[in-house]
Amino acid sequence: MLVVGLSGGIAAGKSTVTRHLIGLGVPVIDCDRIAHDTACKGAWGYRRIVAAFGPGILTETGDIDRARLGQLVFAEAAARRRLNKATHAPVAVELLRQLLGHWLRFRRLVVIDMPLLFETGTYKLTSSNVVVACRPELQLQRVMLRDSCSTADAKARIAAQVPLERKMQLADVVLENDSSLEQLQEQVLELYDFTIYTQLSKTLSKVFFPSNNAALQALSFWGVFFVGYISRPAGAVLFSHLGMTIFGGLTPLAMTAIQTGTGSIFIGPALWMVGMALISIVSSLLLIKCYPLTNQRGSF
Ligand SMILES: CC(C)(COP(=O)(O)OP(=O)(O)OC[C@H]1O[C@@H](n2cnc3c(N)ncnc32)[C@H](O)[C@@H]1O)[C@@H](O)C(=O)NCCC(=O)NCCS
Ligand SMILES: Nc1ncnc2c1ncn2[C@@H]1O[C@H](COP(=O)(O)OP(=O)(O)OP(=O)(O)O)[C@@H](O)[C@H]1O
Repeated sequence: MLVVGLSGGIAAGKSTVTRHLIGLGVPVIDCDRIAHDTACKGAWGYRRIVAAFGPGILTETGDIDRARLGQLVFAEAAARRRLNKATHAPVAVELLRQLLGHWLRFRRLVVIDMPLLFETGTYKLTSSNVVVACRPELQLQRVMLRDSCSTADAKARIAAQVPLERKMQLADVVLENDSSLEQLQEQVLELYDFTIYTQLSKTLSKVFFPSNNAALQALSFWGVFFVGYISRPAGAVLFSHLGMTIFGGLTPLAMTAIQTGTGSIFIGPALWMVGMALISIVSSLLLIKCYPLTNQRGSF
């Protein structure tokens, strides 16, 4: 099972990425949710937090006063360490329980959305790690807006975690969330495509390129991927030029539909009819199919 850690700076956009992943059908374990659930009245985490901070941390109804606890722990490192000591074990146990559940259901891919992925060292245990990042001034703005807090409070919240720059250095993939929500979604989709393709590479290369020569098989498989990959930026250059200058928006859209449709229709029969020559045919068809796509999706 591929276990991918997802983290980033506070309010950089992890939950937004998580929503896109769930939309794609990817199982995601949400550690913020686990932290909240394990701190519900009577739960193990709740008892540990009350033992660490005393009954003064409770509301009139006996629940943990999260706003107050947040103020305490984001203002003072010692209080934060006390909270971490109280919460990390219950969060870790529930995380492991959920991971086991996915493993028993034969999941191939699970994402762990974990704000403290790097602080807790969990990133060393995952298969790979993705960090969602944005410019510092944007991050500050997003924290203030979302948590309705002052600049000083927002800065304290940001400073409570490993610096975003360091997280980016430790990550295998960085999703830049400096622009629109659509562009973030676009990056998530590409990463998902890439992950699925690489995960299935062994199976797909055997099915589509049967050969006794493993090197040739791998080369064919990645060659096709490469063609699909480079055709997008190439198509973006040509089609955005055509869209903005010669034809206007609609004609390139029609050309895109015709080209991608033609590519898709002929890939199927080509796979059945031709032997190893198939590689060049599939590559050419992919080129035709993907070439105009980026322009319409506005990426890369
Ligand atoms: C500090 C608490 C009370 C603040 O609650 P609040 O509802 O205001 O915020 P919320 O839980 O939605 O967290 C918002 C963000 O704060 C950051 N954050 C939370 N806890 C911590 C922490 N101990 N250290 C640094 N950053 C933290 C994360 O980026 C998180 O996504 C709460 O986050 C909490 O109980 N934290 C401890 C549990 C924990 O470690 N959570 C992270 C799961 S890995
Ligand atoms: N590209 C974007 N454009 C505009 N707003 C955005 C963008 N990405 C995220 N946001 C907003 O920024 C806020 C923080 O995003 P999100 O909740 O996804 O961050 P997070 O990393 O999960 O935060 P935390 O770890 O603190 O819970 C949200 O209000 C979200 O709607």
